[in-house]
Amino acid sequence: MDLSELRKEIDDIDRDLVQMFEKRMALCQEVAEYKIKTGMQVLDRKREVEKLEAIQQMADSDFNRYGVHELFTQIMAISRKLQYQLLADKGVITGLPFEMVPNLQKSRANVVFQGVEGAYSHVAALQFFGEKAKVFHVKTWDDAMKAICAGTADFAVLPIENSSAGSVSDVYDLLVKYDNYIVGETFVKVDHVLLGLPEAEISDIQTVYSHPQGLMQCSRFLEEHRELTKYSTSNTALSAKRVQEEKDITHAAIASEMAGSLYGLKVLDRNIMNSRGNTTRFIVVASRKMYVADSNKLSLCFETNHENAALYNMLSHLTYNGLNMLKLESRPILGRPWEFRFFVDFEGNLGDAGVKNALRGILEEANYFRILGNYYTDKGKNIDENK
Ligand SMILES: O=C(O)C(=O)C[C@]1(C(=O)O)C=C[C@@H](O)C=C1
Repeated sequence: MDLSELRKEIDDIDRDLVQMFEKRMALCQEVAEYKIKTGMQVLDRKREVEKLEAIQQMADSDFNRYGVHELFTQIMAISRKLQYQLLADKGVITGLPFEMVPNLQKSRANVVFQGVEGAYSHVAALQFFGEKAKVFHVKTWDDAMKAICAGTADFAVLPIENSSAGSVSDVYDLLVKYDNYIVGETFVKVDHVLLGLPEAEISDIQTVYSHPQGLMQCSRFLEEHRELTKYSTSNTALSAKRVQEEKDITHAAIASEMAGSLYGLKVLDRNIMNSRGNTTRFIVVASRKMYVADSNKLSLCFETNHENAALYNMLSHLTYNGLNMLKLESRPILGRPWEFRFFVDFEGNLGDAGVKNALRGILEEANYFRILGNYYTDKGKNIDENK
């Protein structure tokens, strides 16, 4: 037999396979209609396990047993996706009661941030809500979350990610702890300087205060000045305040120039950061499940079984619906060592058909699932990376 004859036979088989696949999908569609009527779940793990075992029995070698297992795992996953599409089309999308609002009431908003005046969170709050916004500060990120739960603030502005130091893991955990939602985001350029008392010179400095992220973002500078003792504080601006209060010429802070001028400090050194385009992404959080009409980014959180391909299967709902994933983060689950909760950001709006399909699938197949928010992002277009 020559190659073209072999290929012709393969083509014939593939045609049959496609026809059989379409027949199978048509039956799955009927199954979906039955499930919608009876309120049954799409995913039936027991049926899938039994099917895979039965299919494997039919194959005649280990290689083919493995192959058909893979093939039918995918076929059933596609079948489930078709069924979720039907469910979403029929409006059977429970658990997603997000209210669409024309815009956020920014001008009358009461906004909370963590730290003290001059903190980057303060800058972020003014940038998002405008210079005239009513802002106040609390001691911890947890306090900021509590303030919106209690209604003393309408919005909280919290850092979630820095372009060089990475995710702010505590804030991810707080998004799970509290029933609050992301309604916006804003990017702030981080420009740390070394600040000391007006009479201090850089040669006087022995101790440097900053937030752990500030110390990390200036790690190369600190490595070159190993004689300096580093102390972590809960906020960069707080470290500037501390230098002002302690009145010790040997103390310095790594913070913004704005914090320096607020607390009467002198800039002892600039360009101390590892990377010039250092940016922090801040999220705006509210207690209401709402999203603005032009939202283009979603954040989810889910837990899966701790088993082979579990994460791959969850993410396949995004791929299959053509949704562009922007970020994947994981955090340990307390009490279950080495198991993780996943956080996913992707492009889309809750009104999009593809988003509804993907959410329906993840909602059914994850052990725990929450939409953390649907909001508008300009992807940090205001930031000039070269400055
Ligand atoms: O039998 C069902 O309940 C179906 O929905 C069909 C099917 C399949 O494709 O075989 C799909 C999803 C279920 O998890 C189990 C099986």
